[in-house]
Amino acid sequence: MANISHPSTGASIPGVQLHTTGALMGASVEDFNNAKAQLGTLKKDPGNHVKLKIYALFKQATQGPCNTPKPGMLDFVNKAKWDAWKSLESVSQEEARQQYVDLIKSLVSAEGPAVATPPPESAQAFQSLLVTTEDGITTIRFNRPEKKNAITLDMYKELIDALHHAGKDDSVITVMTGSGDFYCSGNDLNNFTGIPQGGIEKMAKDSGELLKHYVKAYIDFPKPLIAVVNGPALGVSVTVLGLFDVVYATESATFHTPFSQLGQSPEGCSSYTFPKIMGNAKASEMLLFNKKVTATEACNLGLVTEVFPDGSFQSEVWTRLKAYAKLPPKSLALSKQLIRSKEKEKLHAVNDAEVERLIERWLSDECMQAIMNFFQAKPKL
Ligand SMILES: CCCCCC/C=C/C(=O)SCCNC(=O)CCNC(=O)[C@H](O)C(C)(C)COP(=O)(O)OP(=O)(O)OC[C@H]1O[C@@H](n2cnc3c(N)ncnc32)[C@H](O)[C@@H]1OP(=O)(O)O
Repeated sequence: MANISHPSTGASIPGVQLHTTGALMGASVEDFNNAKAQLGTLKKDPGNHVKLKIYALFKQATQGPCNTPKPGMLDFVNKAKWDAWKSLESVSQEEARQQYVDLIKSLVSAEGPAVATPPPESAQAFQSLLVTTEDGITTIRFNRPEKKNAITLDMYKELIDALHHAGKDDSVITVMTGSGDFYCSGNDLNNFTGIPQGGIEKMAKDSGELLKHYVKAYIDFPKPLIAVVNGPALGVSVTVLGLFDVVYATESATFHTPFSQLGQSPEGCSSYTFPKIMGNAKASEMLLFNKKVTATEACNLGLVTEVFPDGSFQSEVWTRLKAYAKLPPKSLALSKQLIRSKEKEKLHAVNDAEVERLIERWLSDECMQAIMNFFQAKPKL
C-alpha cells in the first residue's frame, strides 16, 4: 500500500479546524485533543492500514461525511484516503470522535508503559501536574508517570497552589487523578535523602510544615472534590482520600498505606477519618499492619464510593462527572459545607497532631533505615 503521512494533528491536514471549547457528545474535547497529542508520541509506526483508519476517523469527526471529489485512479495515496473517509459515511461525528479516541488509546497502551500526555492549550503551567479546566471541571493530574507519580517537595507546593486556584476558579467540581498506570505512589522517598544546610532536624520541621499546609488545602477545599483513582495508590495519596467527597476507582486499583513498614505514622487525617469510615479494626489493618486492599475491598470499607471495570472506567466516570458539573454550583458548595463544616476544627487538630508525630518519626533510626533499604535493595511493597 502507498505510504500515508502521519495524520496526527489538524495542522498536518490542511483545512481541518478543531473547536477547542464546548462539550462534545461521547469523547470530550479534552479526550480528543489528548488523543491527537498522544498520536504524535507513538514510538512505533502503526502501519498504513491503521494510519488510514486514523485519518478517516479524524476527517469524519471534524468535517462529517466525505464531501470532496473522488481523486483520479492514478492518485493512489489520495484515493486510498478518500476511500477510507467515504467508508465512514454512515458513522456520526460523535461516534467517529469516540472511535478515534479509543483507537489512539489502544495504540498507546499497546506500546507498554504510559506516555505522558502533553498539556492541552487550556492547561496551567506546572512542572509535575497537568491542570485543566473544561466543562465545569478542574482536573488536577499527577504527572510523573515514570516515577509512578511520587510527590516531590515541589510537587506538594504545586498541588497546594492548584487546589487553591481550583477552589476559586469558575469550575463546579474538582477532580484529582494520575497519569500513566499509577494513581500515585505517595511521598517521593528522595524527599528525605539529601540533607539540607540546616541539618536533618530542620529538614523534618520544614517537611512537617509543608505536609500540614498540603493536608489543610484538602480540609478547607470549598467545592466537591472527587478522586478518579486510575491505578495503585500509596501512602499520602491514600490517606487524604478520607477528605474527598467522592472516590471512584478502577477495578485494578489498590490502596496501600505502608507506614509502619517505613518507620512512619499516618497522616492526611487518616488516624481520624479511617476509623470513622471503616471502624477501628479495619483502619488498624491498613494503617498499622500495612494491609494493601483492592478497589472492591476499599469500596466495601467505605473508602471508595464506586468501582468500575478497567475497560470502561474512563468513559463511565467522565460521563458521570460531566453530568455532576452541570448541577447548580452554589447549591453543591453550600451542601458540601453543611456536610463537612462540623468536622473542620477537629480535622485541623488531627492534622497538627499527626504532623508533630511524623516530625519525630522522620528523625528515627527506623525511618532512616527503611528509606535507605528502598534505594539500596529496591524492595517492592
Ligand atoms: C513533605 C513530606 C510529606 C511526607 C508525607 C508522608 C508520606 C508518606 C507516604 O506517602 S509513605 C509511601 C511512600 N511510598 C513508597 O514507599 C512507595 C515506594 N515505591 C515502591 O514501592 C515501588 O516503586 C512501587 C510499588 C510504587 C512501584 O513498583 P514498580 O511498578 O515495580 O515500579 P518501580 O519501582 O520500578 O518504579 C518506577 C520508578 O519510580 C520510582 N518510584 C516509585 N515510587 C517512588 C517513591 N514513592 N519515591 C521515590 N521513587 C519512587 C522508582 O524508584 C523507579 O525509579 P527508577 O526508574 O528506578 O529511577
